[in-house]
Parts: sequence; structure tokens; C-alpha cells
Amino acid sequence: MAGTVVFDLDGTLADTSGDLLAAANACFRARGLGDLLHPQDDALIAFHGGRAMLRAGYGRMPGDHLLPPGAEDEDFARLLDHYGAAIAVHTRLYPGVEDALDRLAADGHILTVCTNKPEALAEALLRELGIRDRFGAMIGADTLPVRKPDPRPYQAAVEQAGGTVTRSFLVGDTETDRKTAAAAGVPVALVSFGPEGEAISRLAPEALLAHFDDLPALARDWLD
Ligand SMILES: O=C(O)COP(=O)(O)O
Ligand SMILES: [Mg+2]
Repeated sequence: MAGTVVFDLDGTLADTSGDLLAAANACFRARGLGDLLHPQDDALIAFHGGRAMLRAGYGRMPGDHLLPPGAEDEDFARLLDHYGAAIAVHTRLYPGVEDALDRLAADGHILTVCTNKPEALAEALLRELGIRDRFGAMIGADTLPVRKPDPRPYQAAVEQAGGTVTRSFLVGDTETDRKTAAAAGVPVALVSFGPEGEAISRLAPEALLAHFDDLPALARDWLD
């Protein structure tokens, strides 16, 4: 019997770090701070989301630089504008994603997305990457009043795609994903091809995913 495979987006299906970091750096430049984040070395920060990037950059400002009140909210809005205007310039699917999605679908599994990216941006990116139609549903950060690690977006992603939570698992890349799966009572496979490599095992996922080629066998193990 088949089941449902739930995918995180940033850092899991696609390396979005280049475009995310470019959007954050545009905000810092607008404040005369220059590029505070490094387009390659800061991928791990990018995968923790827009506000995480802004806070990391602010932490690197010269000691005498003071931000006006409300700067983070203002910059976050600016970041989303920049990002939406250049969402798939550097962004690429990780190796083997499309083959793995083909094989999972051929094995009868339902595929769905649960991301903490705002829904409109996630929709746009999945379309740009040519994979939106592979997924039965897509729940973003603002689709529901709550976001991951609350289990409800996960549950909605499974149920809107026609699946059952008890026969599902999450593929993700961060502690947020680890906590979401635990809250939903399902296993998580964390990718070990990201910036943290195998050190991601510190989060004690039920499995590490070293390459998308390994996912169909894992799905058979866990869901059949
Ligand atoms: O934008 C974020 O906060 C992270 O997005 P993700 O949940 O797809 O990794
Ligand atoms: Mg992620």
C-alpha cells in the first residue's frame, strides 16, 4: 500500500540560497551596509528563512551602527519584494529530484509540499522550476494561521493531497522540519547533501537522505 511523501522546499527540493542571500544583501545595501552575507558560505542561514538572514546580517554590522525602530519588519517586506522579482536566477533543484518524483509517483505515492515560504512565493518558485504539477497540494507559511513546526500545516498538506497522516513522512532540512514531524507523529528524513552535511544527524532524524536516488527505497520501507 502506498502513502504520502511530504517535501519541504528551501534546502530540500531546491538550493534557493543564492537568490535568498541576494535579496537579503539588497536590503543591507539599501541601508548603506554593503553585502553582509556571503552568496555561498551563508547558505545554512538562508535555509532558516528571511528573518534569520536579516538577523544574521544585523549581527555583522559595524558596532556603532544603529537600526531605526521597525527596521526588521521594513527590511523583511523589502526582502520579499526583491526575492519575488528574482526568485529563480541562481536557484536549482537538487540532483535527482525529478527522477525521484517520477519513481515515487510510479510507485503510487501521493506527493505534497509543506514549506515556511509564503504561499505565493512557493507557488511561483515551484512553477519556475517546472515541478508544481507533481504535487497534490502545497501549504505555505501563510496558508494557515500557523506554520511549521506546528503540525497543522503538515496535516493539511497530506489531507489536501488526499493522503493519510499515519501513512506519511516528511523530507526536510532543518530543526523546524524535525520538530514538525515529531509533532505530527511521523518520521522525518533529513537531507545530508546540504550545507551541514552529515552533521545534520545531531537532530536525530529517523533517516538521513544523502541523495534523492535513495528516496524511493526509503518510501517503500516506511510506507509499504
Ligand atoms: O522560508 C523559510 O523559512 C524556509 O522554507 P522551507 O520551509 O521551505 O525550508
Ligand atoms: Mg527547508
